[in-house]
Amino acid sequence: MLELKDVDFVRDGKPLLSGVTLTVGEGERWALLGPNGAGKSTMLGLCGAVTHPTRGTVEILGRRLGTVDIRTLRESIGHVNPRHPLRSPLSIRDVVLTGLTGTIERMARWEPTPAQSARALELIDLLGVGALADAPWTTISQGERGRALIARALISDPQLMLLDEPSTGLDVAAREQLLEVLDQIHTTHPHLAWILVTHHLEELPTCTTHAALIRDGQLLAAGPVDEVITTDLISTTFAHPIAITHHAGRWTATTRRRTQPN
Ligand SMILES: Nc1ncnc2c1ncn2[C@@H]1O[C@H](COP(=O)(O)OP(=O)(O)OP(=O)(O)O)[C@@H](O)[C@H]1O
Repeated sequence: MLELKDVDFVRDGKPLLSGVTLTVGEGERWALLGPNGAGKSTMLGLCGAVTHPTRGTVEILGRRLGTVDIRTLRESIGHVNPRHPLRSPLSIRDVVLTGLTGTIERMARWEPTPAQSARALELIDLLGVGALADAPWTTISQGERGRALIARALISDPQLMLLDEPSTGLDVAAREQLLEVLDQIHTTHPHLAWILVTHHLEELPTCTTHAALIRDGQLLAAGPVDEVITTDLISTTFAHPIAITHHAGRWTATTRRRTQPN
């Protein structure tokens, strides 16, 4: 699905990513974790064919960045950005359909086929916002928007989905509903691979299979989730003594208290 090899990314003379190597296989659901400014969004930009590496190679769905039309490539990638820059009162149904045109607004003179309209409604239902299909974007809640954006990403049947902090601004119930939806998508779309960026371990769905830890533009660890989300590796990544617990498929992080000397 995705292969980054020895990737460096430099902006304004500043190395934002250094020597990043990562392979994401079909159906793998990755978490990308790291502190503020570590380079997570920069990495997602490369994975989504939004930017090009300064050095190294990025292959997305078997096609190498720099040698293919990136617009075509982007059509196979579902990008979920909770800061979706839509300002007009499009209905949820229309927002989902913009996933087919890769635009923020409805494209002038573009009409969905009956099958595309039906698929949009199916996905809106799957995401649990069926009752709001005709509600305007400007009045729906942050949680409802998040679910609409996942439906928007799924409508083009992507092989790869990128979720940039999808729980941002959600209350605990909305977050839990979103995580349930992601677990459900894992069963309805078993071949779909994704990378979910978050700062918070509590925001990882139980179906997460792999994790990558990034700090100062370098990957500190990447692999099966149980080998990577550990007390030691997470503490090193966030430069803080953190204890990890894993219960009923979910992770929590708390400060590890040092034992007091006698
Ligand atoms: N165009 C740019 N030019 C120079 N520096 C940049 C540019 N874009 C981002 N940066 C810097 O690159 C570093 C990584 O940014 P990035 O947004 O990828 O981090 P992040 O891990 O997503 O952070 P956060 O968790 O705070 O969202 C930051 O120090 C940021 O200030």
